[in-house]
Amino acid sequence: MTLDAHLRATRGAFDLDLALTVEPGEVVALLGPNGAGKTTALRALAGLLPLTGGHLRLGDRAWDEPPGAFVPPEQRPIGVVFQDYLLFGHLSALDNVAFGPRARGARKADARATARAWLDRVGLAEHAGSRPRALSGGQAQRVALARALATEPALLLLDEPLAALDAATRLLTRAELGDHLDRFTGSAVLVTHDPVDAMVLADRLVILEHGRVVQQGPPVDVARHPRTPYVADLVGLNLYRGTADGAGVDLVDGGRFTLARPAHGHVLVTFAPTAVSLHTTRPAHDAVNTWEVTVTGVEQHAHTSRARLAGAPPTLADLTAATVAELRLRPGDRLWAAVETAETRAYPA
Ligand SMILES: Nc1ncnc2c1ncn2[C@@H]1O[C@H](COP(=O)(O)OP(=O)(O)OP(=O)(O)O)[C@@H](O)[C@H]1O
Repeated sequence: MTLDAHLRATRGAFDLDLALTVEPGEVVALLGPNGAGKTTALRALAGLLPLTGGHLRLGDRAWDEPPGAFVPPEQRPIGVVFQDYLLFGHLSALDNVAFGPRARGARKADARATARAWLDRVGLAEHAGSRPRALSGGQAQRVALARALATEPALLLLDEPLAALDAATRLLTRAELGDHLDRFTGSAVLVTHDPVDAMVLADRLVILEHGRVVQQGPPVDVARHPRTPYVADLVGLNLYRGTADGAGVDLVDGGRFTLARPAHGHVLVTFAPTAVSLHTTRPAHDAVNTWEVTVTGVEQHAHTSRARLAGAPPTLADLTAATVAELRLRPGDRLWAAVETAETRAYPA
């Protein structure tokens, strides 16, 4: 059954206006900066926040359609995995998972049999009797997932499901969650701040800013063609707006780039921070864009240093430790930035 929603809701001065369709078997990730409205959208889907307008339907059943239909949360076939799992501390893993089917009217023995099967599917059969505090973070996450799936929900809501895990556990748990989502035949909505979770787990990304969709599409498309500074930052690219006149583009932020392929009109231009090289004198090559920059900051990342550079345009450059040492990079240094034209990509704005 398809989830078909136009979520209009308000919380104080905030106003959400989100059109969202999720096909059966599809996983949609909702991404956005703090305060963009992701939690508000999840609450509206779950029925914890009634809509002020629009509609929310699953198949031909209206869940929320003001001023008419409203199906209360407990009557919606929904499974939820919260960031902190919200397992019942006084119940065993088995009874935590059995809780869902029980709450939906299953007989105790049947609910426990279902729960046992789900614990088995998430690889926790031998922990059925454990209380949540005896479980690791990754195990607790799997119990929470089993609990959400045990009711065979039509809609699965995942709210930052991996955020509480350390990096190593997160990698493994993400892969397992991906397998379960692949097999899940309902609609799934995942809220996350983590671009990797979204790219790996979702079929489609929906990016919210200020309660509105600013971009959506398959992860690969979004990663290649970001449309806002937030999305560019999320996928790790430099992004500029400008006006192209065939061979080149005049940038809104100042400066002009030569393009590898001709473009016309309002365009967005991207390149990766790794494509930027820094030089003490102006490099004199064809097919290279060069401009003067001032170093405003240098941050150490795992294997690279990221330099923030003011200029026309401002840019981010990822540099090796050798380059940073060679240039003795310090805030205030004036240098030349260079990017091969073949590394820049222009697409309609
Ligand atoms: N109970 C409330 N009363 C008034 N305003 C609220 C309430 N809860 C949230 N808001 C406002 O609604 C907006 C959206 O919040 P929401 O929690 O949906 O964003 P989010 O995208 O989930 O953010 P985060 O990534 O920080 O969790 C914010 O501007 C917030 O200040």
